[in-house]
Amino acid sequence: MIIAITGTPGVGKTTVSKILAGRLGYEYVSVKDFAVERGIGTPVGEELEIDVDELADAMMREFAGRDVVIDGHLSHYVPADVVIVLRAHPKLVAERLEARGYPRKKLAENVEAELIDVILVEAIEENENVIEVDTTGKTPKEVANEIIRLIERGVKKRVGIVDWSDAYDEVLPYLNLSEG
Ligand SMILES: Nc1ncnc2c1ncn2[C@@H]1O[C@H](COP(=O)(O)OP(=O)(O)OP(=O)(O)O)[C@@H](O)[C@H]1O
Repeated sequence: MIIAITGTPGVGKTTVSKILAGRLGYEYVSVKDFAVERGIGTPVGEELEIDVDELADAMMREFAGRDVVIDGHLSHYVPADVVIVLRAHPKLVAERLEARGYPRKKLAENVEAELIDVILVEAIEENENVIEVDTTGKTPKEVANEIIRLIERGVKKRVGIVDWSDAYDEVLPYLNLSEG
């Protein structure tokens, strides 16, 4: 089974994916490492611009029929058996990205993306089987356990479980509104 773990940077994909892979005995794959190793993607500044179709093809050639957890904010472009969209309160995302020293503009873009469900919408457009999991106030282990329970119960789709519209005022200082 291929499980894709996606979400805004800072929601905890890597932490949860590694725990999940360990618990299930699945291989762990990072989209970024995979793309770098296979020469998929073009460096643009400090970022790697990845062609998502090329990524999906290469990943399916390599992982079809295998048990793998694919970690990355582009993993929902891979035709996985299930896509898990991790969510976290936008303030948490802001604090984590700030602690990582993200530049102001990049921080604002990602906080806004979490606020308005960008990755969730993309994932739903790409895959029938999308499960949203709110990580807010939970430990990474609890999140991994929740994912395992949902998969074991045969849940295929669960979306619309968070609404960050009330968080808008709280994260306003992080947003780049003046540059719009
Ligand atoms: N419930 C939780 N689930 C996941 N991570 C959590 C949780 N609570 C706290 N954290 C912490 O949040 C941080 C998330 O970092 P992580 O690198 O896993 O995020 P990411 O989504 O993979 O980011 P990126 O896309 O930039 O790689 C870690 O320091 C982790 O310990």
